[in-house]
Amino acid sequence: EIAKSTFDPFEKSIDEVTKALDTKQITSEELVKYYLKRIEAFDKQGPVINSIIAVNNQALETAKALDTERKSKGPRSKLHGIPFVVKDNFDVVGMPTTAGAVALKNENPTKNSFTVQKLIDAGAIVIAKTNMSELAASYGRLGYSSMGGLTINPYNLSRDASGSSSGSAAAVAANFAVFGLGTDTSGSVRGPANVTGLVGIRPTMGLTSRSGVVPSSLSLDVTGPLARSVEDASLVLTAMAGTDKADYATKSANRYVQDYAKALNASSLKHARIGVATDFFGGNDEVDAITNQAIAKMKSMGTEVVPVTFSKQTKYLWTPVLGPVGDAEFKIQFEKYLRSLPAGGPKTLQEVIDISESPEVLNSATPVNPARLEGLKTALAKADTLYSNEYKKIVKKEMPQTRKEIEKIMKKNNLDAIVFPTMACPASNRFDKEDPTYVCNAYDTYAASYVASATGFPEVTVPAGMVEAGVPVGISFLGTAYSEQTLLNLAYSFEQATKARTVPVHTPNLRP
Ligand SMILES: NC(=O)CC[C@H](N)C(=O)O
Repeated sequence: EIAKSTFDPFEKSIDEVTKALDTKQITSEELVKYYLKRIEAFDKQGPVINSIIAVNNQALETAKALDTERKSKGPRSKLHGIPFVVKDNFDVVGMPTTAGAVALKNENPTKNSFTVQKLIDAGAIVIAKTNMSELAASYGRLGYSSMGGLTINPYNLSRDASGSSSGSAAAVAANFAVFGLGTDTSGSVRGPANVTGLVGIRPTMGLTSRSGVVPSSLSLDVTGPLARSVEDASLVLTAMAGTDKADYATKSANRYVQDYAKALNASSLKHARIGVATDFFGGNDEVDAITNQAIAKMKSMGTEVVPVTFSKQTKYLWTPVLGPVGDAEFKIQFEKYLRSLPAGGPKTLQEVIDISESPEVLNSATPVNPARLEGLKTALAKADTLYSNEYKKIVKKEMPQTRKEIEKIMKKNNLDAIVFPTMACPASNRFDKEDPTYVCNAYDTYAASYVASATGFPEVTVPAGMVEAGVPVGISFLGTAYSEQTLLNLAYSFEQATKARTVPVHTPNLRP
């Protein structure tokens, strides 16, 4: 009664895979084997995408059990038996949570992170944990960690997969799994999705839990999905969102979460009003052209488009808001997380720094990025600023003020969303390579991402086109709190009209 596996999972959606499972064209066991084979062929060999830190050696057993359960009781949900990858800063029982840091390689959680548990309860299978910028901050080496080395962009091996959810993005783009989980503090889901032809969601702060995830800065951190389509990303968001007693921010989540995939409407651009954030253009001619083309497409579909501009502070939120908040919060929140884990690994930031600076790590093939190490020292030195008036002013006055500014612009112009290039420039050169074809005139290619981070508002990125270097470029839809459904509808409408995603050339279908 073994399935004949006439079904080819390459580039298939969750809905298509689920239907194939339901009609016995494939089993979950075969699906897991399929993805393991692709990981084997492309991740540490061939193009060496290097997106995976660890494969889950329980995945096959889990798949078999889920196949049996499907037969006897039917599927738990649309995610039953669907393999996914998890950024290595989410706790998954049976695998260490390294967050890319060699210093954390002995951290063995005894409880799954809330969002991973929700997906497991829905029947999804963790197939692997993915590489990331060390401790979720890139410091000039996007997608590099002492634990996993550098993740490469499957579209162009001279380019990076951005950061910090680089591994989840590259892995989903390369069809190493059906979908992936990432975290986003200041662009870490959106940037990697943008450069790997994926849909990435930064949900509203409070819609998805952060408990059981290595924190970077809890005023800014969220968890979110990466997928090859808006529909898949919507399905995953629905499954992972919800109130978690262990994350105070999510206390209202259950009131807001809905079946995002079910409500998707491909004609939503027909009657939409969109603001275009002109402040975030000008980094790269090709990116601007693709974004302008996308806007022209929306207009041709019936969307009304108005230009909008932001205050100077909102254009450059890193220095006044994101930087100081991150430095103030990291140490205390990170150490609280470390203490939640059983004995075995370091429990303080100082210990993590000491291990990172040990001769053993320094002389290894993948030493900690020196700038990342400096960042950890800065956070250690600035931990006291958490109690400063400056910090309080940012969190209590300036962040809400930014929120009001966006709400006001949206209300005044009667907007459904604000659109801009997700990143001002395309995927950058990998840090260890020169590529003269890469042009970026932006003050900060990630500047637009900081708006959602500082406001806690949601943003959805969706593929829009390709630049000459062969890497994808996406556009973003930003809205006010809990407007996920509106943003996903607009992104879906755009995606269905353009189908801009292409398959990465370096990780092709292995089947004839
Ligand atoms: N964790 C984050 O959101 C950081 C994003 C930033 N682009 C980085 O990679 O450093």
